[in-house]
Amino acid sequence: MKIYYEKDAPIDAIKDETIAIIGYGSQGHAHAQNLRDSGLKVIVGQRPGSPNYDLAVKHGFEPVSAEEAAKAADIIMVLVPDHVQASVYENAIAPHLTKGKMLMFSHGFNIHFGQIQPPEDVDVTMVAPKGPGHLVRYEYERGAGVPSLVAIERDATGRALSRALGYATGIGASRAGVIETTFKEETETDLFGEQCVLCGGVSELIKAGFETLVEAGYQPEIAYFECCHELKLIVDLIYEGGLARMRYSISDTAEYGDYTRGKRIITEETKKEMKKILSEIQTGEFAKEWMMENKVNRPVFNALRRINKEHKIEEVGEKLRSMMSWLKKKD
Ligand SMILES: NC(=O)C1=CN([C@@H]2O[C@H](COP(=O)(O)OP(=O)(O)OC[C@H]3O[C@@H](n4cnc5c(N)ncnc54)[C@H](OP(=O)(O)O)[C@@H]3O)[C@@H](O)[C@H]2O)C=CC1
Ligand SMILES: CC(=O)[C@](C)(O)C(=O)O
Repeated sequence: MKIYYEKDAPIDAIKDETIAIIGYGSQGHAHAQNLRDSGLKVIVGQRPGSPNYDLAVKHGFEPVSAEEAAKAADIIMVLVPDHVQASVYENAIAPHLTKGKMLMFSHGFNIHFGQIQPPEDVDVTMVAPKGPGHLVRYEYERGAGVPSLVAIERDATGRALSRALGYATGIGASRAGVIETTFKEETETDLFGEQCVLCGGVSELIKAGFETLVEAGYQPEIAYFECCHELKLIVDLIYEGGLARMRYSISDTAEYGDYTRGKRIITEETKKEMKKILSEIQTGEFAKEWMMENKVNRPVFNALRRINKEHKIEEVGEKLRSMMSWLKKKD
């Protein structure tokens, strides 16, 4: 495994290049500002009429259309949502993806599943922060960075890696470290992680714990504190020093319960289901389901988003959030 740091990733590799950030959202607003603060020339491609357009203007950019940005840039970073990248690419980027340019992504979905097929004479790379976009900006501003991944799908110029690493330094990622991977590995592991562990797995675990305590007659607020609020404190310990650090810091009582009851929650059945979900990712089944869901305007997504927003845990959490300012997300 190769990890690159700032010394391995000189920003000079792209100092004379113009970078188009297509989409000023969670990742886009961070990349654009960080790259500009790193002294690089940035053009924002953001459609008008949305809060993200207004935010880009507020941040001192003069947003243009995705097509204008792609035409003017040497490096084009695609930071619109995964399910619209193919249409934005075909309509606005492909016509201006001339020889020697570099097409970049922060998630490999559309390249890996063949939704976007760039010409042979351009570099195709990825710099994928392993964290939310707002953290990418926050960490950069405090002089740090979010650990990221770099992948080279196509090296048409012979400079793809140095260009991608220069970009990684531009967003602050190489301060923390950039691990080399492939589009396949990043795509499949990222989808697995967000479905089985980080988002999907954790959300269902939190809800199940909360519901169990509330249905047993305990106060919802106490259930929330135990199953959601305190999770951050435990994860912070794991982030600092792994499971060992967390287990060192918690009580022996908690540690004993961890070892003896945890495996009754995450059972062999759970792991069998994880393998099934991974298989659905690897075979493209999930990708097809997600792309089809968007083609019919997301009926399942919209219904589940609404059902989850109406879950009791959201009401309780909102009530408690006002008690703890530090829980507030960094805007
Ligand atoms: N969110 C994250 O933390 C992470 C995201 N990524 C990857 O980064 C990429 C961008 O994701 P993310 O930053 O979350 O995206 P967001 O949803 O936060 O932002 C998307 C941006 O694209 C614009 N947009 C949406 N639809 C269209 C369209 N049809 N045509 C033109 N512009 C459009 C939006 O503009 P408008 O305001 O007008 O809708 C918005 O500015 C994805 O590949 C994602 O997988 C990778 C790591 C982490
Ligand atoms: C933050 C991140 O990398 C995620 C959860 O995979 C995503 O938002 O795509």
